[in-house]
Amino acid sequence: MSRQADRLLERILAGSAAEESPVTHHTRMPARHGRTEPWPDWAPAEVIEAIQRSGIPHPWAHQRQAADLARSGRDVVLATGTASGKSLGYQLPALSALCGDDSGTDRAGTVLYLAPTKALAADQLRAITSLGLDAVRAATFDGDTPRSERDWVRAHANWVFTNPDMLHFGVLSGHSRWRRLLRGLRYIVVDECHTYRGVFGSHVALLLRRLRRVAEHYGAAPVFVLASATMADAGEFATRLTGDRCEEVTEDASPRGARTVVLWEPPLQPEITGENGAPIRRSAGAEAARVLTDLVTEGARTLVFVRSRRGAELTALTAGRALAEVDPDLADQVAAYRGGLLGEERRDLEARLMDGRLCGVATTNALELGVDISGLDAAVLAGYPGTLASFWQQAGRAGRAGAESLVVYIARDDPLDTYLVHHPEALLERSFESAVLDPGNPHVMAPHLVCAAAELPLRAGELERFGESTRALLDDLTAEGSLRRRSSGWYWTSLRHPHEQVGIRGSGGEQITVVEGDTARVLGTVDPATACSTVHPGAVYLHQGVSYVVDDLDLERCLAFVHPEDPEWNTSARTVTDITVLEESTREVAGGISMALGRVAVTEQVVGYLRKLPSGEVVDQVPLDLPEQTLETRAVWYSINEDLLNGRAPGGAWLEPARVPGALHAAEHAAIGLLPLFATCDRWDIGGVSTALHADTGEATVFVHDGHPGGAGFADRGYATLVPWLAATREAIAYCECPAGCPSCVQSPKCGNGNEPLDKAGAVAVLDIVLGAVRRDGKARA
Ligand SMILES: Nc1ncnc2c1ncn2[C@@H]1O[C@H](COP(=O)(O)OP(=O)(O)OP(=O)(O)O)[C@@H](O)[C@H]1O
Repeated sequence: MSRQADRLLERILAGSAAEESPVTHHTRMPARHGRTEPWPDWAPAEVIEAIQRSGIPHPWAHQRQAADLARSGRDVVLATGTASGKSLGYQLPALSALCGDDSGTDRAGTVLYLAPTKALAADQLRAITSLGLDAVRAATFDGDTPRSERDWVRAHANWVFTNPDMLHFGVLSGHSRWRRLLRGLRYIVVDECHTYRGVFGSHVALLLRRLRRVAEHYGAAPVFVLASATMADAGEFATRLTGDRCEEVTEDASPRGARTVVLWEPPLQPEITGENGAPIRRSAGAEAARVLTDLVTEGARTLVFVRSRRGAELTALTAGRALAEVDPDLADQVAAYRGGLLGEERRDLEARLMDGRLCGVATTNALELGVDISGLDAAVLAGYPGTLASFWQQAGRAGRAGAESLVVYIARDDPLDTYLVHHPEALLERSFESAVLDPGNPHVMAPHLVCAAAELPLRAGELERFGESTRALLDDLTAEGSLRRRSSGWYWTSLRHPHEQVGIRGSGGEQITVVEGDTARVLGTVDPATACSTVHPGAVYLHQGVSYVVDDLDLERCLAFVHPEDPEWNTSARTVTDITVLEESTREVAGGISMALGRVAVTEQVVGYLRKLPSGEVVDQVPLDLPEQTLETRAVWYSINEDLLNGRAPGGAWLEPARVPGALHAAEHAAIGLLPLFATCDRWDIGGVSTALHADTGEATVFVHDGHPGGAGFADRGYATLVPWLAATREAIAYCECPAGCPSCVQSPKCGNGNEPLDKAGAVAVLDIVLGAVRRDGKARA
């Protein structure tokens, strides 16, 4: 074993007996050579020289292709791997526009850059400023920009770096003050656009339509240049996001070193039991700290991704302590890197890791964007980050051209992680999931139409831009008095801007504001739909990785009061849930199974909460008295004919009636855990209900619904991929070695019912009959 990755792997496995090896799979991905192109003729010499001085001798082929498309006036998305130089794809045309490329327009060109985080926008600004081009007057415009600077930015900047929130609140709401920037707009850069998915993505999609509309009003015809982590159907996604056809560039021509990828399942801990006596695995964080210790001892520069800031700190601390026992000097070689660090601290940490003064860094998943770190020896992922795009974004931090690197993915105790470490093909060979968003959701669209009308009266001829249901929504908004209809269009009638009332990160309805009681500092907002289960009194609330405990939830005033506290437990709400079918949009029947998609009303009441230690051990259950909440959303469901369930029909499950509720409940939990494999959602974005006899279907039914009013496209995606989704669900349950259900298969951390009843074997039987019937009789599906 001569390769570095093999040596590192040998080291991290040294502590485990061969028959107990946590490694479920390992594979080597070969190196790739880079492909360059000459600089384009249209780019001014000073731009090329400045970029060359920054250390880029030639563009990679994909950078040139994206830049050419943008320069020719076509909207384009560049979706290539981590550190593949996506920035140059938009920098080249944008800088050229600012430095007077011969584009035929007489206006002074301007550029607007949008990033999902302030930190990323600041990093990009720094990169542009460091090129030292005189014609470029770049500035950030975000919540931190002092009032005194804002006027300068509006009056002089020709490249503005901002974020969707600021675009909504600070630019579009008073666009006439931005006239100069808007009328010159040549390019709108949407960086890390794969993060705009789900409800937030739908908001951003509508925001971009509003931006294009206002820019056109001032006579500009901006070109959109989007950068994305690798994803399926990037062009289609970008088209949905921007509302206009986008070309895609997806072939990555940057060089890459070889990588060994290892899938790792932590062992069960015989001495600890969790909810209902279930076995529990060693936590992914503890395992990651151990792996980090070994890798640092070997001198391998390593980045560890964990779930929370507390987790990052704990991992660094645990590894630091273990290293101190080996060699006191090594203890200082590890650190935690987390959100909330000042820009300078972050850059210092990045620099120390890159030049080897630091050897190991533990970071939160949230920081994967805009981290200027690549070419490390190893990346350790404690838990699946939710999407393949994020997985490779994180894994891609390891690997220098010409060197071997190691990626270790450690499964958390959860069905999706369990499935993935036992089905390497789903991780390593599957094409990327397409990002889901639904700008047509009326709950999301209505407030944007109001804002759009306030920005400029809406004309009948331009409604198509916003989508099919625009006209009907405008009629509703007019009827309720939000807008006024005149012959020339729809008007906002108040003198005040509606923008402040519209949150672009929530799912409609007034957000619950989370306030630190002692200081009155606002920490963040929570969706009203989920407030009772996330910020009920006694709940542990994490904000940017810092822990708070909720003192009071005032639903009338939409406020939750918290104080900083880091108890040793976390909390999960107990709920009673009911679901009603409001409208069935599609239905298919196959051999005793009905599969449907439609609108539902989910009524939920939080009746208490459970306090649990990080090991999974339950401390106690506390009762609560909170009102019922109803959520109108979309759901996918399947129902099973009674004869098929109890075995009378051929291919039946032979389930005794007493086992049916537990079997359906277990199948529902695992299905929720696995949907994120097919739709870019988190298991917290969706919910489920199962019942042995549902009043609307008249049969045993399992529902999986979106967690946001009106839906975000996840249930629709579940319906479209029902067979592979349920097949993966079945596999995740069947592969888990526990005897009767555990967090790795059918237990859910957010079960409102205390994970009871659950029947693991029954769930496999239910899924077998569903899949069997659909494969036999559902020709279109099988
Ligand atoms: N053509 C090139 N030749 C050599 N180095 C390059 C080239 N293009 C970009 N780089 C370097 O590659 C690194 C990564 O570039 P960049 O940050 O633009 O990548 P990215 O794809 O945006 O990364 P991320 O995946 O983090 O979003 C930078 O240090 C940059 O200077």
